[in-house]
Amino acid sequence: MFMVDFIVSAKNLNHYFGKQILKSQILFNINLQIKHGEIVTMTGPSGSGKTTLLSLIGGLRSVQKGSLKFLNQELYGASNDRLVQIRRHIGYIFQSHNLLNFLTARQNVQISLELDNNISKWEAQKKAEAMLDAVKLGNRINYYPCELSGGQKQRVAIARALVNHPKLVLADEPTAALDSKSGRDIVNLMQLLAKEQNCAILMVTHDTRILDISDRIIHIEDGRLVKEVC
Ligand SMILES: Nc1ncnc2c1ncn2[C@@H]1O[C@H](COP(=O)(O)OP(=O)(O)OP(=O)(O)O)[C@@H](O)[C@H]1O
Repeated sequence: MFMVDFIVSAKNLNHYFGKQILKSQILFNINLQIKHGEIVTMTGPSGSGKTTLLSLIGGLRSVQKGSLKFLNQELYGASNDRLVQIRRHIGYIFQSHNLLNFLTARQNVQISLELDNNISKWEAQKKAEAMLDAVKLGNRINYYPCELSGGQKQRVAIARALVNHPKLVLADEPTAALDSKSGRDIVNLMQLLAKEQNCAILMVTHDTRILDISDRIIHIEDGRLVKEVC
C-alpha cells in the first residue's frame, strides 16, 4: 500500500513581505519535515518568522518560492479551493483562543464541524459534546466564553481544533495567556489527544517549561532554521 511518509515537507522555502524596494526576505531556505503523529516545537526570538512559517504550512498564505507539501500535495501554486480543502485537515490553536463570544462552548466547537456539509446538526452536536467531555468541560457545554476561565477557554479551542480529527494541529503560543499550572494542563491534554488520534502538532512557544512534551525541538533565527535541539 502507498504510504505518505511526511505530513509536512518543506524544501528551500523562502518568503518575502513588501514590494520592490520595500521587499524584505523573512524566511530563508527552510527545510523541514514532520512525520505523522510527531510533536514538534518551534522556538526562536520575536520577529524570527515563526508565525509566518506556521501560516504558510497552514495554507493561510500563498507559497511564494520553494516547495511546501502537505500530505504530498504541493501548496506552491495551489488554487484557493485546494487550500480550503487542505485547511480541513488542519486544526488551529492560537494564543488568544479566538472563540466567538456570542456562541456557547458547544456551539463554538460545533461550527467547525458544520463547515463539513456531510454531517447533520444532531451528529455535530453529539460530536462537539463528546469532544468537550474529552477536554473535561462536559459540565460547561452551555457556558459562554465570558463565563469560562482562560484555561477553560483554551480547552474549548483545543476541542474545536481536534473535533474534526485533523492530521496536523498548528498551535501558536497556546499557553501564552495562561498561568503555569493551566499551561501545563493544556499541553498535556494536547499531547494526549494528539497521540490518541495520531495527529502531528507543530507548536510555537517561548515557554521553556513545556518543551518536554516535544518529540523534537527546532529553532529559528532571522528566518533560518538554525539547529535541531533534539
Ligand atoms: N504582513 C506583514 N507585512 C510585513 N511584514 C510582516 C508581516 N507579518 C510579519 N512581518 C514581519 O516578518 C517578520 C517575522 O514575523 P513573524 O510574525 O513571523 O515573527 P515571529 O517569530 O512569529 O514573532 P513573535 O514571536 O514576536 O510572534 C517580522 O520582522 C515582522 O515584522
